[in-house]
Amino acid sequence: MAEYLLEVEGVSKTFGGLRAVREVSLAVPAGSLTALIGPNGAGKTTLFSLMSGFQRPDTGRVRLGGRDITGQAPHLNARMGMGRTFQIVQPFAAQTVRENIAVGAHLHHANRREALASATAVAERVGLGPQLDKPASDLTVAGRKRLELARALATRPRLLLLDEVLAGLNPQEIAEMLPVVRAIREEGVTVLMIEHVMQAVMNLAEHVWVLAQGELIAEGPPQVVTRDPKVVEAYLGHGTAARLQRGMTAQAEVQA
Ligand SMILES: Nc1ncnc2c1ncn2[C@@H]1O[C@H](COP(=O)(O)OP(=O)(O)OP(=O)(O)O)[C@@H](O)[C@H]1O
Repeated sequence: MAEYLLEVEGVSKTFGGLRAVREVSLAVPAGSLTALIGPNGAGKTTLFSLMSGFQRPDTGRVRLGGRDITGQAPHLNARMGMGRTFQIVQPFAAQTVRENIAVGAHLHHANRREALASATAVAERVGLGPQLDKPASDLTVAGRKRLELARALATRPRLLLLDEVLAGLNPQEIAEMLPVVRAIREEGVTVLMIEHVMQAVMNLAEHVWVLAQGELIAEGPPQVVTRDPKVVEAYLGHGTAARLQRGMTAQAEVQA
């Protein structure tokens, strides 16, 4: 297996006059749980779209498992093992949770019964077991986020791109979601997450890339990156940075 599951090299995207992503290069190690952070409009979701084939980069290359997939259609990337969730969750509201998840499972199961059985197993992994027969429209925001995760997991990804799966959740729901994300990685799926909930990033990610105005301005372990003056200036602000550092210290003391 390639040391890096996903490699992005000098990727750029311009919309009209706006340079949304500028010459970004990054490499995601196989088996890792990493994060992409940065202010609103920094280009994070656009970068996900360039990685997953929803948009084609103007320049640069994207490789998955060493193979060039630049501009390759999303369904082909899904077949090669790339799963993605979306910031705005749009389930098939009238269908049940099981049927919604089965849509993803159909990638590997032509047979409907098998797809539904596989959906049941995936639902258990994300804690949606008790909701399987409910219409998706009955789910809370937290339930919909889990459903979005399950639909992507059902495609059996090697690489999972998570776009703000914690957005809109309350602190307790976030705390309940962290072990779900951690378990996905422990099952061998490489996870790259876009996330604004910094406490979760500090908790989960082993490596972080920071985008601002389309450019990569820093990368490294979260406790290092959140001290970086460029990151504090462009994204965190001094108050949040200080709180995060205090949080890390408290956590280190608990673990010691
Ligand atoms: N299809 C598009 N056409 C024109 N402009 C776009 C398009 N997609 C994104 N943009 C612009 O590109 C910039 C980057 O947007 P993007 O959604 O990638 O940022 P982001 O970092 O994901 O932000 P957020 O954290 O708010 O989701 C923004 O200025 C956005 O308005």
